[in-house]
Amino acid sequence: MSLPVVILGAGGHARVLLEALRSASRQVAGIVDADPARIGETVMGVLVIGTDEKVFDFRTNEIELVNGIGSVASTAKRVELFAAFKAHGYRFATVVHPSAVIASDAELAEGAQIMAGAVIQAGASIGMNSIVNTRAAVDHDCRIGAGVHIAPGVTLSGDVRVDDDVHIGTGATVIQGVHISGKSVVGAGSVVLRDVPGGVTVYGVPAREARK
Ligand SMILES: CC(=O)SCCNC(=O)CCNC(=O)[C@H](O)C(C)(C)COP(=O)(O)OP(=O)(O)OC[C@H]1O[C@@H](n2cnc3c(N)ncnc32)[C@H](O)[C@@H]1OP(=O)(O)O
Repeated sequence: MSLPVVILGAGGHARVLLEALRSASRQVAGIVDADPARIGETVMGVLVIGTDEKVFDFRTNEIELVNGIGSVASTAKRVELFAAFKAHGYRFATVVHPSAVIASDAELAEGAQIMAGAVIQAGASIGMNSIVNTRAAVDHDCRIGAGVHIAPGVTLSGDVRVDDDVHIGTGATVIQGVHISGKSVVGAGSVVLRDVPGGVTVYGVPAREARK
């Protein structure tokens, strides 16, 4: 039997997760949010039970956590929150919407979130705390690091390597074999034809580094 989950954050990404968790018949014990003003609200029928500290009312073996913080570029906030609760011994649930198609030999690490309509092909691996968002496609043998956000509708061709803490914007396309290094951001709609160094923002067709 799966443990009940507590969702961190009460925003839009959390609502998408709630839908996925319900579709997968996962019990949700409550939502916590950094904003105390939200305590007592209900989100799709689930109560906001407290601020983040409320998690400590639960023992680490009683619940799993779900990272409900989204990202539109830097994934730093999600990454920090994940690390903070891991340091306290909590485990994060891996969330898979039942409409996602996942190859039998694909690997999903702790806290990976695979949203509705996503496709993960043979030999691909998704790292800890990474999101493969709505209708994104991760093709064969891609290796996705930890704390990565692959936004809705992204297409990663075969053998793409994405290092930790990268954001790949909505609808971007990456050709086969490209390596995107850590903490970089790929703009929405970009077409990435060459390797991307770490810590930069690229966008456009073809994608080029943004002027500083
Ligand atoms: C479910 C969800 O909602 S998940 C969230 C998904 N959202 C995303 O993936 C958003 C991804 N973010 C982007 O694409 C952003 O535009 C970024 C991060 C690439 C750049 O953001 P900023 O640094 O704020 O850039 P800013 O908006 O100031 O634009 C600077 C210039 O770059 C251009 N530009 C920005 N993004 C892009 C892009 N994706 N493609 C082409 N040009 C772009 C702008 O038009 C502007 O050009 P100008 O100076 O000639 O007017």
